[in-house]
Amino acid sequence: MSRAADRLKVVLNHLDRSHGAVVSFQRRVYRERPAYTSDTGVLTPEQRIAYEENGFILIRKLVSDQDIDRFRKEFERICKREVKVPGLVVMRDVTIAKSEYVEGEKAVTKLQDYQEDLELFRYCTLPQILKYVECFTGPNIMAMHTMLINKPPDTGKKTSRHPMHQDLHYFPFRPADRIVCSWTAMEKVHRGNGCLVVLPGSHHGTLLEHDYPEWEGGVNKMYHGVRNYDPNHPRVHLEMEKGDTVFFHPLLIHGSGMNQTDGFRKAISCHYASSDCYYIDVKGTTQENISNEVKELAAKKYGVDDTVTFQDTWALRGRLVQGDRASM
Ligand SMILES: CCCC(=O)SCCNC(=O)CCNC(=O)[C@H](O)C(C)(C)COP(=O)(O)OP(=O)(O)OC[C@H]1O[C@@H](n2cnc3c(N)ncnc32)[C@H](O)[C@@H]1OP(=O)(O)O
Ligand SMILES: Nc1ncnc2c1ncn2[C@@H]1O[C@H](COP(=O)(O)OP(=O)(O)OP(=O)(O)O)[C@@H](O)[C@H]1O
Ligand SMILES: O=C(O)CCC(=O)C(=O)O
Ligand SMILES: [Fe+2]
Ligand SMILES: [Mg+2]
Repeated sequence: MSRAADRLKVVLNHLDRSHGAVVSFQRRVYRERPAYTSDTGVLTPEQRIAYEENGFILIRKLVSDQDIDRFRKEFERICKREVKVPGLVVMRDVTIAKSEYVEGEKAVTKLQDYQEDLELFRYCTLPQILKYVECFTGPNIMAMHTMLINKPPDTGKKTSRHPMHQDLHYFPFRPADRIVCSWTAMEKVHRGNGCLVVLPGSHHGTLLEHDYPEWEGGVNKMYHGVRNYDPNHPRVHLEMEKGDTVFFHPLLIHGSGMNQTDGFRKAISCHYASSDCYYIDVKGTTQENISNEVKELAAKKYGVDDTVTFQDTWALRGRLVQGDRASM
């Protein structure tokens, strides 16, 4: 047998031994290293190994042009203020927000927390996405964090970049292996318009310290980056066509380069977690800085006091999309 086939056998053995325990991971998570995926007949053995090794997997043409066109239309309606969505955060690029007033979608860098917009939230419930998500989360699935990213042409200050980071920095729930991001290109994304850049295998590491990068031109609110990021780690630029979808682990270090075109590079994403996950207290951890920023913002936005915890802000936004809501 070839070395590759040997390795496949070893990994599959390991995965299958772990499989039965995936659903009840809470009891065993600290006793045994869980596998990153479970066998639901969706991922091929090669795909499971690729995710195990790289921390991401790209599925071509997973979302139809028709669906993406609907998301784009709804995005335009929101930017024109034809619909008002409760809880939605509309984020402008820092250089635009701090200079001239721009109207409509040209001002918007990102929509966050679109869970109350039925048209956009359809993305999070698409059966072909959930079919993959289940391989990572197991059958009880919560949509925890929703975004539509409209990366603007760079203004010359390089603020359209997203610094290299691990999404787990933002999340006060665990275990990390039962969380996955689904990110779908709404048009062709390439190096020129700032596609995702990932450090393959970085999900094997731990959660690193994050802070604002020291960028001369400024940094967008809450765009923390990994401190002491090693620029020599091999990087992969994920060039994708409209509808292509990447699933990635919340410890995978990733970011995106600046948009050097004059178009707005669009992507839609959702972070899913098993509803069997549990909240953690981030006090005294590297996540304390982001948790304080989020609480401050929530206090301003909703006029709530500090009895609303960082965990509460997540429990309020999370939506069950499959199975039963357990501990989330
Ligand atoms: C896995 C997850 C990974 C991530 O989520 S990373 C990205 C996380 N980003 C977020 O969570 C979104 C954060 N942004 C926001 O909440 C809002 O856009 C933000 C910053 C509160 C501004 O919203 P509004 O208050 O509605 O906007 P405004 O125009 O009235 O501005 C108020 C003050 O904020 C400033 N501002 C607006 N957009 C900014 C930006 N992108 N970066 C930095 N500062 C920004 C703006 O200049 C204004 O400041 P000032 O009061 O005039 O001093
Ligand atoms: N000084 C830095 N500190 C942390 N992250 C950075 C830094 N410079 C770039 N990055 C991040 O690295 C990734 C790629 O950056 P960049 O904008 O240089 O694009 P690129 O894909 O390398 O294209 P190019 O080859 O044109 O430079 C992005 O996530 C970006 O935010
Ligand atoms: O679309 C992008 O540029 C990446 C955004 C991202 O990684 C994030 O918001 O967590
Ligand atoms: Fe991210
Ligand atoms: Mg570069």
